[in-house]
Amino acid sequence: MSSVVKKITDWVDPKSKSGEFNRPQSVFRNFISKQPGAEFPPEKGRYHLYVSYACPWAHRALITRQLKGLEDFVSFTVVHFHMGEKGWRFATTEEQNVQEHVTPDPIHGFAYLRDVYHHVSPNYEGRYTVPTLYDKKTQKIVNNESSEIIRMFYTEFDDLLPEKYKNLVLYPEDLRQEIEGTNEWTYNDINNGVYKAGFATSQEAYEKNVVVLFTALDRAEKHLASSPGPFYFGDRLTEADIRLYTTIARFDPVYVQHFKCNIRDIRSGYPALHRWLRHLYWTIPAFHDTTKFEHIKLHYTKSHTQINPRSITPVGPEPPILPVDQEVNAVAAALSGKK
Ligand SMILES: N[C@@H](CCC(=O)N[C@@H](CS)C(=O)NCC(=O)O)C(=O)O
Repeated sequence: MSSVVKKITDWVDPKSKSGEFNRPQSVFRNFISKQPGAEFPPEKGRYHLYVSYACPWAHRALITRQLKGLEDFVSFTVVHFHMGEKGWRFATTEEQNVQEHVTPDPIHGFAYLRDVYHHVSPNYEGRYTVPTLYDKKTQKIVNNESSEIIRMFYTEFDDLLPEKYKNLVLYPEDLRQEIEGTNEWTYNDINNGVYKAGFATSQEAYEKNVVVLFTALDRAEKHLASSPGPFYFGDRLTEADIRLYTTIARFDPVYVQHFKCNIRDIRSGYPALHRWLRHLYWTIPAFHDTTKFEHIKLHYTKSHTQINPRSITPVGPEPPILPVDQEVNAVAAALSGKK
């Protein structure tokens, strides 16, 4: 790992020639497992998630936790929306009444998420990211990679869950190949694609990445427009929905203006994605309850001083997500013309 001291908030090294954002690999990669003798077995009340409501990767974990009914197995704490020079911090006792779960660190009473990482691993040199899955019993970090945390949640607690939750299969055998294929480009070009466009520090890097992003959005739109819905793969809610949703929900409120992802927006440029997004948000509590637009808008605009030095948060778009049966005026006019 590099020993060069870099500021946490310098997303791209100011000296970088290419201006390209490269996301580092997560470091803690253990698994909760129901296999006999596993180091981290499924157990009620044993695990804790540190998350941010702003973060799309942490959001995957919160959605999955609720979909699978893991509330009694995995508690969680939400960090303050603002990330400064020392990384994510916990809310103070004065701030904690603002929103449920936005509290001081209930386990150690630490001020920063980085303190949890150093408590577990004093020589840790990686990034202090959310989601962080923590084991209260052994005081270890189990995993800080969202794509793996959600997979553990899909299956490893199943023997302890009521039928309703056990029967929810988010990564079904017969769709695995299709889901993996979709994950590949959705991750590179959309989930991480918005960051690659937004954090770019050269015109070339920005333009290259924003075009790749919109080509992938066109592809997702085409897929959804020609599929029966309401989910990404028809009538089954799967990992593909969870992984795409957390980026699309943030798109109009933040990525369009803050990350300059403005070739089109979702509400006026992508009718099928827009329909799919709103169905998840308005009809499935695990999506609705975990989507906090205030955290989303405030975090990006007030923390990324490299791209928004005055930290001014734009007011729109209002509302951050439209009701299911309402369209922006231009779309409504176009649709009525078609009838
Ligand atoms: N690959 C990781 C990425 C997690 C991540 O980068 N989270 C961001 C918030 S959106 C974070 O905590 N960044 C803090 C930092 O890099 O210092 C995952 O999917 O869990």
